[in-house]
Amino acid sequence: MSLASHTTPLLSRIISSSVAAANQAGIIIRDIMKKGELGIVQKESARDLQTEADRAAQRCIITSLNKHFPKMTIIGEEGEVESSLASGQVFDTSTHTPINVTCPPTLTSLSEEEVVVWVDPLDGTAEYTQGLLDHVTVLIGIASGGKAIGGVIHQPYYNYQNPGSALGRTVWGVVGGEVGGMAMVKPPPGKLIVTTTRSHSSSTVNDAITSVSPTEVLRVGGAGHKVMLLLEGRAHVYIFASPGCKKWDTCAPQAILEAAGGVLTDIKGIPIPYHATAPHRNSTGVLATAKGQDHGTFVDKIPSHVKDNLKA
Ligand SMILES: Nc1ncnc2c1ncn2[C@@H]1O[C@H](COP(=O)(O)O)[C@@H](O)[C@H]1OP(=O)(O)O
Ligand SMILES: [Mg+2]
Ligand SMILES: [Mg+2]
Ligand SMILES: [Mg+2]
Repeated sequence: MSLASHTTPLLSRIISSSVAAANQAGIIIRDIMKKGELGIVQKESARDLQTEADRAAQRCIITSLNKHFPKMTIIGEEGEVESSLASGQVFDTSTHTPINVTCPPTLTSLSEEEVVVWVDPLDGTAEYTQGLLDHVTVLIGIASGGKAIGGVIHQPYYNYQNPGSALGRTVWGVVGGEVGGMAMVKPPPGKLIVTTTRSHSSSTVNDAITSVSPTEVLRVGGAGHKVMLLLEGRAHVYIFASPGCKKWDTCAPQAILEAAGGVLTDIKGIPIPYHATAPHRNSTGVLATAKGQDHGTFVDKIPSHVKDNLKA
């Protein structure tokens, strides 16, 4: 079925277009790194940076999705200014081979007006500027009725340390449907591997981790990257008991993780809302578990002082 065909459900067409746009954003991210002119500016704090790659990738994704789906609400991390192009050059996703995305029956009658898209053009900016390139992802999360329903995670540097292998990969998923672009693996039994932040740590972040008695802790960058570790079976649980993550960090990873049988909530086990007027900040943290883990058990183990410290 062609992407242009309007007999293809809207959600399937949005995912297919988002895969193409995320791949193009990945090319932009790699090109800017190759040229070495990162154009770093500080946002809210010294740990909150933006580069030319964040800005250019956002312009590519948002102008492109806007052209194809003009009635959707699209919210990007880098704000309104980076959502429009002066040059008039818009990336046309319909020139790319569409991917076939099966849409569950409950989501086939969505209209564009009901869809909210959360775009993180470059997740793991701190790590990108430090050369930890495999921590970087491009995240496009699709929400409706306040819930994450679909997502795309692109890893522009997947395989970059394996010369000769194809560089980059894109994973997508639909809640209640399927995951495409990777083979999922269950994390190893008899261990408890926790993944968490490497660049935004704090005493409450560490208290939360200690409370679940991990056998190993992987401190890596990016929300997208950490959820990929859950999908790849390299970690059992992702714990971030801090308010720094935003809706564009969690929407796409949550949708893909849930499509794969996992769970992502705030640190108290409460669902994260994704409607257009939801606050951008996930002020009550993030807790995500791979398929087969008991999410509630982890929620129960997080100490009350950590939960009380994170106010909505
Ligand atoms: N304090 C913070 N300020 C800004 N962004 C944050 C903060 N904490 C987390 N984030 C965002 O959440 C992602 C995951 O966090 P961490 O790597 O610390 O676990 C970061 O890569 C960053 O996204 P981004 O790189 O897109 O700005
Ligand atoms: Mg950022
Ligand atoms: Mg991010
Ligand atoms: Mg970002």
